[in-house]
Amino acid sequence: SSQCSPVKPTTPLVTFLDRLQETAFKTYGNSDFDPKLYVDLSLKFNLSDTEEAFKKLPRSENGSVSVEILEGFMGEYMRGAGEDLVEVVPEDYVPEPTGFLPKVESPEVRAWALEVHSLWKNLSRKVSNGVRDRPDLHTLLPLPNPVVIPGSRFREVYYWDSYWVIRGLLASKMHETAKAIVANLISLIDEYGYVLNGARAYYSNRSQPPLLSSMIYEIYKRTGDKEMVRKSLPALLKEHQFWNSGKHKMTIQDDQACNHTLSRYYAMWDKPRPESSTNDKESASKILDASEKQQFYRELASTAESGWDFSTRWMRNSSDFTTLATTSILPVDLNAFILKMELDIASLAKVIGENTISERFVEASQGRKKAMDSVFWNAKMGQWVDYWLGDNSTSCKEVHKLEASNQNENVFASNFVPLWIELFNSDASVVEKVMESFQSSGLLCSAGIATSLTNSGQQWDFPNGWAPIQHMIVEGLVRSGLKEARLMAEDIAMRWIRTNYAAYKNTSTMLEKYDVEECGKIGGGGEYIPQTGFGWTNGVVLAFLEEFGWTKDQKLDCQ
Ligand SMILES: OC[C@H]1O[C@H](O[C@H]2O[C@H](CO)[C@@H](O)[C@H](O)[C@H]2O)[C@H](O)[C@@H](O)[C@@H]1O
Repeated sequence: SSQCSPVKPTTPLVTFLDRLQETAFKTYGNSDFDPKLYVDLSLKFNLSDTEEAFKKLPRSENGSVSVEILEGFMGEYMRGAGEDLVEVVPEDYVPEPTGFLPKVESPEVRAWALEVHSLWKNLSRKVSNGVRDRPDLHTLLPLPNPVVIPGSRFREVYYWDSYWVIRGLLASKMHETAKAIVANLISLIDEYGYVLNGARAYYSNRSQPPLLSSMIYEIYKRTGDKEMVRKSLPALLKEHQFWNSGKHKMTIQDDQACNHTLSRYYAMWDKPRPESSTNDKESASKILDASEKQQFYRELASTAESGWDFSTRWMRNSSDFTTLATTSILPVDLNAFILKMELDIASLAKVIGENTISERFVEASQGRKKAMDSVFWNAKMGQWVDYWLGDNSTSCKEVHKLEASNQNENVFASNFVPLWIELFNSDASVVEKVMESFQSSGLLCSAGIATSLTNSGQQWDFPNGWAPIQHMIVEGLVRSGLKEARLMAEDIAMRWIRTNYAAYKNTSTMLEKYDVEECGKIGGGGEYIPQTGFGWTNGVVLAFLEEFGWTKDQKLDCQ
């Protein structure tokens, strides 16, 4: 039933741009083709007039049109991707903020950090008036405040990226820009009931790792802004409900008949992702059964909701992409994020005197902590691991029996994400055990933490390292307060900073991901070429330098 497998309808504009994308793919062919470009275009005229003209284009048998005719059509009817955003300099940006990175003593590192800081200017935009006047002509959503984008092909705001963007903005003392990002995300909750994957109409069928409460918590810590907390609380409650209801919610019953409520990723979509439609159709081409194909499309979109798109982490068979089964997995990091959301709501509600809400969320966090201990903790490995629901997880079955053998014992960086959460990092014996496990896991490489141990060619696998992963593990270690944990954290942060710096010196850019096998090497794999900019990478470098500083005689070059 539709209740069992919800689908959120898309807009007529997205459907049209999807068709344009397909025609362009047939016209230009595979090499250098980025499908996202076409769903980011906007219209110059009404959709019906544009569609009419598009239908009349002379086509060959396979549906392609000549390059000349397609380009003529695009020039006449379409505006370029990114033209609906206007570059702005954030009002709170200054070239050298007072009190910027006080622990950085090295002039070389300070100069580089200021260059990274200045990149906020390159990544700042506001939605053009055209989008507000005629939203029907744009897939870009009319967010009320200025935005900070990740960069390159990612021309719009992304949900979980924004957390690390904000961490960097806070190091850059740009508190107002950070608050504006939060207000934008809250406006999405007001409109849709959840924060979208990104601020585009085609992202409205899913969310992304839920870190809004973490953003608000960090901003509150620095600014003490209770008004912001007061305005945010209703949205946070709504978001908590989104992740704990419908298909996102799962119940696991343990041996003592105790029910544990946990969450999973589950997109409201069962067709190709519009931004990657041509790729998804190609990946699904070998699946002949219509309902299996539909399920595969849902798995693709649900994996995009996880932020880890794509990885062997979500595949039943690591060499067969069509075995993607994200909706059959209870992900350890998602539940760590929701546990953090519960802890954050409890403390933010208390700040503004909402004591009943606060107590309710303390209780919710205790329940989830217990669930995480029962379902995810693997004492033998000293890691928290994903839990697979078994083959019948796509049915509407409400309660699943806990089976220890359903834990996925493969090593992923996500197995260490719970360390980021206070209820875990405050337990010294757990931290010591997890540190030992991490040290021998094979994930820690010369230039940072790898995403997994499997080199599959997917971007969320070995040898790629991603800024958010480095940051959560490092910060978790620091927050434990243990001396050896801090030393380990500092060592990881230094490896990461050095590789970011070396790549910056070579390419003059900050990158979306790096290859952790070699200092200065950029990452690769996946469905698009490596992107530069780059919001969360810049944020993590600034946050690391804020935490650890850099002495005058510490070397910055690759060691
Ligand atoms: O276009 C393909 C996919 O791109 C996005 O995912 C990647 O970039 C995001 C922005 O930096 C990041 O949040 C995500 O973790 C990356 O894997 C997008 O989020 C996907 O939905 C999209 O299909």
